[in-house]
Amino acid sequence: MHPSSDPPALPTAELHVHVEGTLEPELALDLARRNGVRLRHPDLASLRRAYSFADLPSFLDLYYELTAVLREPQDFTDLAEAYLARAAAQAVRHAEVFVDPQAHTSRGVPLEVVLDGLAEAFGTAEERHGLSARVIVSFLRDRDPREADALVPRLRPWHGLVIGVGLDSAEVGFPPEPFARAYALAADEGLHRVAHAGEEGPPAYVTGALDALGVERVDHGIRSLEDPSLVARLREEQVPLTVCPLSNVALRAVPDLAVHPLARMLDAGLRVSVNSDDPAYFGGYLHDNTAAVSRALGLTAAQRRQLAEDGFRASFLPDADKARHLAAVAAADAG
Ligand code: HPA
Ligand SMILES: [Zn+2]
Repeated sequence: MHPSSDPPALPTAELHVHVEGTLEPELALDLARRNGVRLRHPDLASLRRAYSFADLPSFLDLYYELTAVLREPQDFTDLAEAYLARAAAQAVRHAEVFVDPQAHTSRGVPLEVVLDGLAEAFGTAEERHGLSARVIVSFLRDRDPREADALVPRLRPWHGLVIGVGLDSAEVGFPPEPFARAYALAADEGLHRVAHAGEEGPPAYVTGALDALGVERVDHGIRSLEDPSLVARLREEQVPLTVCPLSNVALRAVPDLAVHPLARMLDAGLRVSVNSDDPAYFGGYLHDNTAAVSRALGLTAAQRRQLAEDGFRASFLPDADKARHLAAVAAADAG
């Protein structure tokens, strides 16, 4: 898949991937057939033509439309299993995977179906794929924040699998502050907190996620660069940012990989990692992102190693596991 000049994949932690965004068109059509769901795009050729986006909302239209094929626990298991196999093949060794329960409960698929289905695949990922996998439940920011408040206590049976909460979906016009209560409830439950901010929305949404939601990581955060005082704060507090290069180009947040802000973020001393976001939609899994952005920006071997290391450091793994993974990065880098 890659030119032979591409550097080998270092072991990585994937901190920003949406399980629904790993739904490859072939699997979507298989599940549609299995579940008797009629799609607007009945065959692979016509479905593939729909994978062209003007912005985040136009992508989300297709992303939510295709969730209709996910109905039974086995569908979520198959989806997660396909992701684990692809991620493992790209040297992902730990994944903290977003799921959007409201995208399913709002169309009549119970929470149990979603989380039990994912648990089936993730529970044995380590043995079968050499990759640990946990879930971050994301609230949809374009829905009533009270739905998020109500969702938090319902996650209790899956604590252990579910390690945190996030915030995603259409960003512009949906600032983080109304979700302060849901995040406070999640903190009380011992859950980690992250949020998408500064993907299409302004730097103020990043500040809001830090101050009103108490997030430990920021997803995307690329527009932070527009506010020098925010950049200074992110550097001083070493707030991890999960950057998704192919996503940013596919959704036209960035015109071209050659001008992707990752290089400026590294130069500014920010703690960043590379991630795939919605790999089935944006043209690549984690190492595909790293290889493409490295080539486009001319990243050095030291920078690629730092990205891999900072991914593990920013993960919610216990310290002993982080140390084990960091040693594996060092060993792979040494060659
Ligand atoms: O890239 C994204 N941004 C916001 N919400 C999302 N939900 C799935 N992917 C995304
Ligand atoms: Zn995302």
